[in-house]
Amino acid sequence: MILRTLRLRSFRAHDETTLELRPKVNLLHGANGVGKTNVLEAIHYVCLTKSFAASNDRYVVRQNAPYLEVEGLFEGVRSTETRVRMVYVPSEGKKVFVNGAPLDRLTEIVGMLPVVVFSPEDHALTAEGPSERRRFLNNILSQARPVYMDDLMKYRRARKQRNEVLRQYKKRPSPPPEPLIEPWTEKIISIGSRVIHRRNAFLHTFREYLVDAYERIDAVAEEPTIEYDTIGGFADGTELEDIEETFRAELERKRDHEHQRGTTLVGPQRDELVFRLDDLEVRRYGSQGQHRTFAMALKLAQYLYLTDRLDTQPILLLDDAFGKLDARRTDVFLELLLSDVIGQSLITATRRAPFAHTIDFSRPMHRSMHVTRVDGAARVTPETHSEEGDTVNGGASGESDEADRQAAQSPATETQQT
Ligand SMILES: Nc1ncnc2c1ncn2[C@@H]1O[C@H](COP(=O)(O)OP(=O)(O)OP(=O)(O)O)[C@@H](O)[C@H]1O
Repeated sequence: MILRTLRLRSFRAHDETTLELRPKVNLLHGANGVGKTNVLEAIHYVCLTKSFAASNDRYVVRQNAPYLEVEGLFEGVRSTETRVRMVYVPSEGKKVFVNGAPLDRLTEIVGMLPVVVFSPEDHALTAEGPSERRRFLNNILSQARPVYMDDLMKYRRARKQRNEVLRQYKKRPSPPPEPLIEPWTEKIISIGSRVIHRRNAFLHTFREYLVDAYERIDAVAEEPTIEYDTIGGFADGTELEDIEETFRAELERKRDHEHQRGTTLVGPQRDELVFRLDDLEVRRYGSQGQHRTFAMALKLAQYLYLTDRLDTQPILLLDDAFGKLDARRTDVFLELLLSDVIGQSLITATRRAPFAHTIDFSRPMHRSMHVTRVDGAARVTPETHSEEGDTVNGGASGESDEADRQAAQSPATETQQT
């Protein structure tokens, strides 16, 4: 799948920006805070209806603007070109239009335009709490199987209702009466078990993708594994009925505890993924390098998995992803971007130079763009090239060289961005 054109209106630092993209590597370079990441965020919005950075959509609307709009023209989604437009008005919410027709439910778009993000926040995947890992799991599974996302949302609603009942009885001497809690208990058992069943089956397949991805990044690789820590610790291939039975038994066992705490204590909301390299648990014992390689391998495995599952290559968004990589991993990654393994990618970076050594931006499949600020708004200028591959277009090339020169002189620039 290829994103041909992207248009942003009142999106963060962007007033009105249109980008023509190329099928392979698209580089957005410029100084800190000019609005490079905003472009990747906008692509994430149009593909998955939400940001990968902001938790509240209101902050994404350009200051003092009444609404935001992002439009993408995609090739290779269906047989013809697909135009997807997303509009967000703070007082009215979001609307998505596919080729002019509004979608009844926003989530219908998820999985149609697959996207994978690499960003400095990826270190949280291996280093921080379990919610980061569940989010990762949910992101892949939601893109791969729409029914999973439906179940996840139904489960959240049912658990919320059940928690409300438990909360009302928290201070009372006896737990909630059966007729009040039972319907919600049955709902969370049936839907929650389906979520666990899918996660279990997915991880069984995904482990192979992880091994493959890890080997591609690190030739001296230890063997990466993922252990699924859920209620009952199910073996691969566990039947749905067995999961339901364990779920019910655990809820029974925790009945008094749930009454005391006034909340649901059993279910996929407490799942954890344990990452290991051979027998070493990465979160507790991994070196900085191992954390980095593992997080990269997870994202690459996500990319490879979605490619196979959806039969199309996702768009790869690399937000400042090269800032902390050593030279060897940078080379490995750039080679991957140029290979058939990866389709279209968008990279943000403060400097163009490190990429220009490897990527020939004079070729029609790649594009280099310089991002600056003009009158307080972000401006994206595509760079054209001479036969020899030098940038030749007016102000942009001069500014770009200047940015490279400044960044090279100031070691702080490199460290600040990460
Ligand atoms: N709602 C908004 N309205 C206007 N400007 C905004 C809004 N939200 C963020 N910005 C501006 O967008 C800029 C950040 O853009 P972005 O994160 O894309 O930077 P960047 O070019 O990726 O920088 P870096 O290299 O530091 O990561 C900031 O200058 C910020 O003030």
